[in-house]
Formats: sequence, C-alpha cells, structure tokens
Amino acid sequence: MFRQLPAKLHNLHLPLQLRLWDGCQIPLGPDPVVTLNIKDPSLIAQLDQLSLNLLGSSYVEGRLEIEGSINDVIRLADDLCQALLGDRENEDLPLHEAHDKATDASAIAYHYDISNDFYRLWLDRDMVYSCAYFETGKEDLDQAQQAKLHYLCRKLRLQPGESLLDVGCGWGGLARFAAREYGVKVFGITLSQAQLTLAQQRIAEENLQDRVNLKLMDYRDLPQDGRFDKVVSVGMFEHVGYANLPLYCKILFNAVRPGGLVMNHGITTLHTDGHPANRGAGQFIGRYVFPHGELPHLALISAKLSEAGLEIIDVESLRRHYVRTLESWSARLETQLDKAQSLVTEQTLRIWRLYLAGCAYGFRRNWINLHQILAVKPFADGSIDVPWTRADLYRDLLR
Ligand SMILES: C[S@@+](CC[C@H](N)C(=O)[O-])C[C@H]1O[C@@H](n2cnc3c(N)ncnc32)[C@H](O)[C@@H]1O
Repeated sequence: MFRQLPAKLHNLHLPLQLRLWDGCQIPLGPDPVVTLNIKDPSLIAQLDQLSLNLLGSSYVEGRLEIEGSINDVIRLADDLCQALLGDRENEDLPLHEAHDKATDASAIAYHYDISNDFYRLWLDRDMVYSCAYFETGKEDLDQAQQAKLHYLCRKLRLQPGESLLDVGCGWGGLARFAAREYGVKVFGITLSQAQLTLAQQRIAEENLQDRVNLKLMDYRDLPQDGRFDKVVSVGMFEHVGYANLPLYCKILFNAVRPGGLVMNHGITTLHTDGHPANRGAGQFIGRYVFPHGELPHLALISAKLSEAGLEIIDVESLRRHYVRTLESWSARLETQLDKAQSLVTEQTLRIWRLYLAGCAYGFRRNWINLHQILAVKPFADGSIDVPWTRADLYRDLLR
C-alpha cells in the first residue's frame, strides 16, 4: 500500500500519520501528533490532488476521521497540502453569483438558524458574532467583545437621542449595547428568524423595547430617505456578493442623513481580484459554511463605498484581533463537544469545528483580514462635521 501513495508522501517530515481502513499505519514523519484515519480507500487515489477542501469535505462526509487537537489537524493538513502541491494555489477565481433575496435568505437560514443554544455555547454572553477588540491582549472574550462594541460606538461618535441603523444585527448585542450605553434609538435588521426571536427576548428582558426595534428584513428593503443619523454594518457585507456591492453601498448612503457616519466592519481577502490564497479552504467554506458568501478585497469595497458618495475617513485592520477571537470561539467549542453534540447534527459539528479553527489559521496566515471602514456622507456643499483627529476614540478607553 505504501508504494501506491504519491511519491512525495515518502519523503515528508511531518508529525503526521495516516491510518488506513485495514489498520495499516503510515507515518509521514517522526512523533506524529495527528492521525488521519482514512475510511474510504478511494481517497488514496485522490491524494495527488489533495486540498483543504478535499480533506475537509472527506471529514464532514465521514470518509476520513481525525485524531489530534483541532489546531494541529488544521496546521498539519495545510502543511501536507503544501508539501504535495507546493505554493501553487489550486483554485480558479470563485464564481461571483447573482444574489437574489430568496437565495440569500436560505443561505442565512442555513448558517444562523441551526440552534441558538449551540452558538451560545461558544460565543460571549452578548452573542456577538464578529471580530472582538483586544485592547491589552489580556482580556477574556466577554471583555473583548464589550470593548469592540464600545469601539464601534465611539468610532460612530454616537450621541444620546441619535438614530442608529444596524444592518445585519445578529442576536442584537450591539443594538442593545448602543441603546443602553450611548442612549441612541436603534433600528436593526437580520435575515435569521432564530436570531430575531432571541434578540427580541433579550430586548424585553432589559426593557429596551422603546429604544431598540429589530426586524426580519433584507437590506434591499431598507428605507432610503436618509432618516438615520448613523449606520453600522458588522460582519454582514460578506454575504452581499460582488454583483450587489454597488447596490449595498448605495443603500447605506441613502439610509444615512447628510453629515452622518457609516461604519462597515467585515472580512476582506488578500488578493485584489478576489481569488483565494488558501489551498482549497475557500471552496470548503463556500460549500459547507457560508453558501454564497463572497469576500472582496479592501480596495473593492472602498471603491464601491466611494462611488456611492461616501467619503472614507478611517480604515483599520483588526486581523490579529480576529485570530484571537476565533481561537477563543474554537477553544470554547472544543471543550464542550459533548454538549454541542446534543444541539446540532454530527455533520454540522464537524463543519463548525473545522471552520472556527480553520478561520483562526487563515487570519493568522494573512489569507484573510478584517477591516473597519469608517465613512461619512458629506453635506451638499462637500463639508463634513467630524473631529479633526482620532484622539477622542482613545480617551478613557481602557476602563
Ligand atoms: C456574522 S452575523 C453578524 C451579526 C452582528 N452584526 C454581530 O456582530 O454579532 C451576519 C448578520 O448579517 C445578517 N444578514 C446577512 N445577509 C443579510 C441581508 N441580505 N439582509 C439583512 N441582514 C443580512 C445575518 O442575518 C446576520 O444577522
């Protein structure tokens, strides 16, 4: 059997071993910390086209079992793919699909409506499902998510009595926080019924119904009359798709009043043409995690915001913060696999384990990034009314 393996596998020095369906063990280097337990003999024939997509989907479909810590599995799977493929990126440009409301609604339900209790297991207490902000590096996830919410509100320069639109409000963590801590009125939208149900429950528990109004609504149905003082979109624009980015940006522009601020916080990709730099990981994510998700480069979303009429006044990369956030989510899930098993299907759990640890790895490797882009809608005469420096953002921040 050893001789049937691709020649390149014979000279590896990875702490990894293969175990075949007949029990035969094939070390690919000394002191293995990970075992890939191959259940399906036909996988051997596919080893010369190995990719993270092939390994990931084989695990999800039960053709492959993994032994070892999830972080070691991801790292060594990537090392293995790199050893066999070199640095050749084995993906064509991803398809940029037409996104209609029905397709997007079913893609959102697929990801977000799996079980609130499952997400509660590993998210922070406010169930904020986006990159946290680690001011000192010593905080836990709850503290880092609270700091992120503060940071967003500060960047938006929220003032009591203002109106805030939260596009893609998730479980309502930011909406409740902004209303409670900054005294604003929030209108938030999500496409996930499960998120909305729990968010509304939490709003009622905090008696915030008069200040926070969340709805099941597609961003394409938002009011376009400039009624909001501020607009925020956090971890949402990854679902929009290339074809609709101009429309999305125009909708943000039309929703905010002249002089108002818009914050777009989301994941961007490394290459300007959008092709993924990740040995098949992007294909896996598109197939099993975020169907119809599309990551643009910073330059593309910046161009579309500008073309819509918004002036970009501040851009910040939070890539390292997302590594930590994802490491934390993944570690919390890994320590509660038994509970997780009772909340979602075996296949879903396998997908989410790979996705959380894999995305931490992807951010660490700089395959993907997280950018906060702050923009302003200038008044008709081109003037803007924002502080001359960023000093106010940091004053008294470390509470
Ligand atoms: C990753 S979650 C982020 C949630 C929240 N902003 C947070 O930081 O916790 C993405 C959110 O975008 C919403 N979303 C995605 N596509 C949408 C669309 N077409 N219209 C409205 N909301 C959408 C999802 O329903 C979900 O609430």
